[in-house]
Amino acid sequence: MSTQSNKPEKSKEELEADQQKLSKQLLSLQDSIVRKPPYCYGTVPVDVKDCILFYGKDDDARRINLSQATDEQLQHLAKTCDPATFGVHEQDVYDETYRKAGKLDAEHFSLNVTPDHLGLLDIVRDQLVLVNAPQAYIGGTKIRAELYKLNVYGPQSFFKPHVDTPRGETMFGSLVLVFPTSYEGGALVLRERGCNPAPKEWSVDSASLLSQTSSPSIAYVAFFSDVEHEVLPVESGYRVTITYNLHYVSEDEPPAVSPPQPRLVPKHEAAFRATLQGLLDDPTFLPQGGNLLFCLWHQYPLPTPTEDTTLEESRQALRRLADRLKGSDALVLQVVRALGLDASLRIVLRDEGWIYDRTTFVMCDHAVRLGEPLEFGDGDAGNLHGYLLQAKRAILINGPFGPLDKSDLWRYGLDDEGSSDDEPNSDCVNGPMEVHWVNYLHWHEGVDNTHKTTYMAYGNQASIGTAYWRVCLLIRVGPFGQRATMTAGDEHATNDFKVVLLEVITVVVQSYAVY
Ligand SMILES: O=C(O)CCC(=O)C(=O)O
Ligand SMILES: [Fe+2]
Repeated sequence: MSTQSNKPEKSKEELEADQQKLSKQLLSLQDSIVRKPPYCYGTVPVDVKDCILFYGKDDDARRINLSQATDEQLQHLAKTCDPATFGVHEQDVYDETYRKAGKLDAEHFSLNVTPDHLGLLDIVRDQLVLVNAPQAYIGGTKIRAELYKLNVYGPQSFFKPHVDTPRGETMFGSLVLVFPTSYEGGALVLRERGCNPAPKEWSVDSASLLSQTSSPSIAYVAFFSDVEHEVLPVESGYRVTITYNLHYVSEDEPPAVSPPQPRLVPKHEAAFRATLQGLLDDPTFLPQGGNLLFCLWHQYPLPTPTEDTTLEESRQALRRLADRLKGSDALVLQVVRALGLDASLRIVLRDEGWIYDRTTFVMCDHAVRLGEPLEFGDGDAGNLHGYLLQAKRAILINGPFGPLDKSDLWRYGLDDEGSSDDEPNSDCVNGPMEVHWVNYLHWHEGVDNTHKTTYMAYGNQASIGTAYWRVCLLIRVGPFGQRATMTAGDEHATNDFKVVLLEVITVVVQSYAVY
């Protein structure tokens, strides 16, 4: 397959000028994305009876009204709790230097009210899920809150930075209710992970919020659960919280509450849409077309494949995620598809290249199991990217800081010698693919998908078959004048194994069918 063009070769200076211009254009696209804080908070007035909690681990349950609790009653509640553990690398551990608090599992307590009754699901939907989402989402997103745990933080108790372990593919957030007991300190601090330059930080001081209310109230904080957070030390008194996992309700699940009414939400897509449209109308922007690789802002739970998971099941899981993107990520997908561009989700993996002393990026259309111990095999497959390219149908791509060095291709078993006369077979052509990275700097070192970082992040529970992944959006842009790439009626079907890449040698490599 020939990709040679008859145009005169550009000089080195011209190529550099083109590259600089493209970098500026991609930066303008990235800067046009409006991002709202990944959390919402406030207080809701409640009836005194809404603060009644029943708890106990045997038949003698106790009753406590958390809006009028005495120190003695709170001490009893604290004593009934178990020491709170947290998850590291697929194991629950107890470590008081990381998390000092008491917890009760859901079967050991009962509260009179639920987040639905308090009107919190509507608030979370409006103020967290929809606030940054594209117009098309409005009226469409149903959510539910799953009771998780009760936490009691006595004096000097805290929970250091962690992300909440994803409990299933549909989980997108966490909701914390804070009861009106008397305490000081214990602010919940949320922090963007790995963002460049300085990560943003937000703090919710529920003790202060509750002290400003004139009638009994409960404070709430809801946040996207891939956002790092910590509970600062409680200085005095007892801070009592109940946590919930927030899930999207899938279409086939019966709604727990009546469907929410469509609401008016400000439109944030205008700036991004106008910038992207401007670039597509600009003949100097990717004149021959190309592939944009958009690093998504949030991280997403995907089922960890087991030995029994088929390749198709893993692909479907990543495809389904397109309907559950959060905030500005949803907006980007919505806008690029509305402009006729083919866009689909991909997992990019970085291999530190301890064999060849270089970093390699490969792209998959599904999540792969990277748990340890990892048997990569021998020979060419004796390293992570070799394993992914050969066994997982990954595609070799250039890294974020420049094109692939073509003289390097032999290292990956991909050079322009050999089988290039053969018709590419859609099953076994695996790159290299040239991509233009957008937003990579937000994925600072150590937070992209290496086998260490994906599984070793601190969670609030040991991982249970679902892990957070950094996910990319692969967007195909056609040449100037014919920008649209989306196949009519099939917005999910990007088959980039068949994409003929400009100025990139397409070769056939041997692919071993091991899933
Ligand atoms: O109690 C809180 O405010 C937060 C608790 C928390 O982050 C957790 O249980 O994962
Ligand atoms: Fe947490």
